[in-house]
Amino acid sequence: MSRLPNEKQIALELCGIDKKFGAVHANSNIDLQVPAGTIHGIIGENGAGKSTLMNIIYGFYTADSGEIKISGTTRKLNSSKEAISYGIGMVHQHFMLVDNFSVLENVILGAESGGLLQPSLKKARTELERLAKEYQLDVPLDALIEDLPVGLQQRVEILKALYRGAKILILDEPTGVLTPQETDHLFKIFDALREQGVTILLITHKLREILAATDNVSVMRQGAMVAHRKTSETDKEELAELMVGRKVRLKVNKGDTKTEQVLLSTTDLTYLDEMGVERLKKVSMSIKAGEVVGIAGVSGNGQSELMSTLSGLISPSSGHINIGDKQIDAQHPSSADEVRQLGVGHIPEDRLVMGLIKSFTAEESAILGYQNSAIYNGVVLNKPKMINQECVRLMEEWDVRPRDPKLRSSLFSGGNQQKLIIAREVDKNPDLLLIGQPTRGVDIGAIELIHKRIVELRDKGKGILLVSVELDEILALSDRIIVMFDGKVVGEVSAEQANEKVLGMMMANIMPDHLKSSTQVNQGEQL
Ligand SMILES: Nc1ncnc2c1ncn2[C@@H]1O[C@H](COP(=O)(O)OP(=O)(O)OP(=O)(O)O)[C@@H](O)[C@H]1O
Repeated sequence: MSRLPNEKQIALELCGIDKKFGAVHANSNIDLQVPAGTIHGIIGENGAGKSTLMNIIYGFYTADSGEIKISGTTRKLNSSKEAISYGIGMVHQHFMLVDNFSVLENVILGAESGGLLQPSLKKARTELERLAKEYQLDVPLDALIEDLPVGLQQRVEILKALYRGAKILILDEPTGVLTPQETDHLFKIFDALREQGVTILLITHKLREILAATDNVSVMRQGAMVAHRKTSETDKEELAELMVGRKVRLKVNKGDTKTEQVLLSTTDLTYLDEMGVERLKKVSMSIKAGEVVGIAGVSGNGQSELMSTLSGLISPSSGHINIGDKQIDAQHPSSADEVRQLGVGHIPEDRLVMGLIKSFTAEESAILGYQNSAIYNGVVLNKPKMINQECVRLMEEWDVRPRDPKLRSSLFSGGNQQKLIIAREVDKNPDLLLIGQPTRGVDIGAIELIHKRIVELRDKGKGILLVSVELDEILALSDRIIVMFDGKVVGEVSAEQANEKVLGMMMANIMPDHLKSSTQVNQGEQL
């Protein structure tokens, strides 16, 4: 990793930053120094206060007390506009782009006094071409945002910040939505930015990424800054322990649960979207009692549509699904509610859209999907006090913080929202659980808990379908792994046959030689 001559210069300094939201002390007397031209990781448990701190640096929240110095000068940041004027840029977890505008229009929107008029567009095009070349940020400038994959949309956000003169760039969980290839490219962009003296603040739960990409790392716990390390002088185990305050077990032990009882199967399941594009192509698969079936694949290869058809959110176009004695097909569709009543739980991939309702309180979100049943896990749903007590119990068992059933769902940190959804679904003790990206944005201590609970369900004889972009997670939990590519099942391997390399090849639709005879291949597909 190259060091710049100006490394000792401090780009950003925080002194005694403090912020409370009611009773929650989100940031408590935070001190931090970030040398210019370095990549600085910020890690911490869910709810530790990382996003709050970044939002204070970006002028989105105002600290109750404390001081922010940029390149040695104390600055008051009362708005994002002011932060931008001092060279701070931020790429949020959820992009802030106008879908039906071009890349060029998005970049200059709000930055040029000439608005979207020709002279502004021309000037911006020249500048963006220069930035794209300098930082490996190639994006088709005239393409509409809605036509670009997430990886390229993220590059537009970075270009937008650089175009506004950012010298300190904050990225909040930037790799959560990226494919492994897109993540590799993002890290190359980071290197190019650092070479040019840009300072990067990187928030991520993935310790692997902290170790690969950063120069220094700071650890937050319960609102406080508890440790700073040079990345080259620490490791995964130490960082995990600093974050959680105890040793974390990163391996899961599974019991022996061999069984032949099929809980769910699909035959030639096909789904055409509203534009007539075939998103699922004759998918045939099954899930047995007592097994975790992992679905691996680069996102966008039909995994989401498979989960949505199995959970009753969309209907198959042809083929069928069997759950117990019930057959679901185009002529006999089932609603999500009916599928739930067959004993199927669903943890959706997109928690903010499908998992909870942002304006609902935590206790309302904790019964979502089950609100039409008179009784849920022994709780009479028309008794508000019991619903409240039930939510408190779930929060205790799953360590959802803060333990406030009356807090609006949107005000919990991302990881705590996720724990609330998983708690609701797992606690219902479903026969079959469909899980999409269970640990996206979730801290390492909570990952340990979620993995343990998934394996407990499996050991009790339940069936689990796990869709995850994290190969580590697929490998740690699955008994069998199905690989999807272009809407099809292109192969299946047992846990013993699988490793990262094998899955990586299969995900690119290349079958490793030694598996050609032993692997089930969909519809005689030649790989
Ligand atoms: N606008 C708000 N109103 C009330 N409480 C809030 C608000 N924003 C954040 N909080 C609370 O402040 C605490 C810190 O939240 P923050 O989002 O900063 O954590 P985080 O470390 O970024 O977590 P995660 O890794 O889960 O994203 C949490 O308890 C959260 O519920």
